[in-house]
Amino acid sequence: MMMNSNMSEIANQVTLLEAKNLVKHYSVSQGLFKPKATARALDGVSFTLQPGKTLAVVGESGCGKSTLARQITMIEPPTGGELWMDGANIADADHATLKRVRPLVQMVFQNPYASLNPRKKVGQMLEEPLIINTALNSSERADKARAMMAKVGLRPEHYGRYPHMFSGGQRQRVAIARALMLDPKVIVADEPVSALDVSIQAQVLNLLMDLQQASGVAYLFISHNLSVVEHIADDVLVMYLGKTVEHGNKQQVFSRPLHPYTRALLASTPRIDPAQRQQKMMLPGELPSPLAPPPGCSFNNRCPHAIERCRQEVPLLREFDGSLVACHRVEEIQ
Ligand SMILES: Nc1ncnc2c1ncn2[C@@H]1O[C@H](COP(=O)(O)OP(=O)(O)OP(=O)(O)O)[C@@H](O)[C@H]1O
Repeated sequence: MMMNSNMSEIANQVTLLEAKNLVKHYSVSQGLFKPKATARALDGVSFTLQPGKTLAVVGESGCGKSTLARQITMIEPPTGGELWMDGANIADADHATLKRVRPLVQMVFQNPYASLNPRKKVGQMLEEPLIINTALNSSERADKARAMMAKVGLRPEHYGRYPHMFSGGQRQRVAIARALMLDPKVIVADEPVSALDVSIQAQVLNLLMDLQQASGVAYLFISHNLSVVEHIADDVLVMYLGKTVEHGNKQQVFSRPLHPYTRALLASTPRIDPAQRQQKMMLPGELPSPLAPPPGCSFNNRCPHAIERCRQEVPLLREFDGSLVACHRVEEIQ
């Protein structure tokens, strides 16, 4: 069947970015006379990002969220797997391809106090990506920077101000504006509101959602805060020790979490809606080291449902009830 150009454009847009079995291992020194160990920071993670959608990645500190962000933003190359964007596998791309694809993925960091250069005026910071990546002249760049300030709710006449003259929420707006200057297709937002006052968090989240609606940008939204994720996500990927343990749409994951780890995470998060509150179940123990993950299911030493099989056999990620879940006992524990 022939597709008209509009249809083929839509078909091409369905997936912006695809991670296939992405792996990042680090070689870690254990001392002078000991062999190096391997930290499996990211151990075979797969997902797709669609235009105008938000995939939230959640999990405890140390589960590999920032490592994943560094692969997606092409800050460092993965050890294995594929990362497809704009027709190229950027996990295995040459310099010219990386140069072309890198501007399509931008990042917003957690701390707007640390991520903005205190010696640069806001306008200057916003113009910087345009100098490197476009042929615009200085007055065109300044116009674009001022227009972007207005878009993110900052006053364009504050173009010449320094970061310290803005509040925390305004600084994060500057960081978001800078990330948007090159019209990226994907923004990786690593805990973008967790350094802000609670009263400001909702404003910045709503701004991100409005900008997404207007531009169709996709977000990979990294957070340990499930209330924030519930507000902004379309899909949720739960990570444990570098692996995906559950991946599904937000409604499903929040209303009927399948994996014991997802349940424990949700139960230890304060929920606003009393109907959604579950019996408090704190996560026992600590996340094991990625240098020595437990055999079998890596959650087995903290799981209330673990049996011998869980201590021996690694559970595969498989479809169950519309989500993907990696648990041997998922059928029995519902
Ligand atoms: N460059 C590195 N060398 C060795 N190990 C690393 C390196 N970067 C990360 N790791 C290890 O990989 C694991 C995952 O780290 P990562 O920072 O991705 O987790 P995280 O979920 O983002 O945690 P946080 O929320 O605290 O940033 C950790 O055990 C960490 O010590």
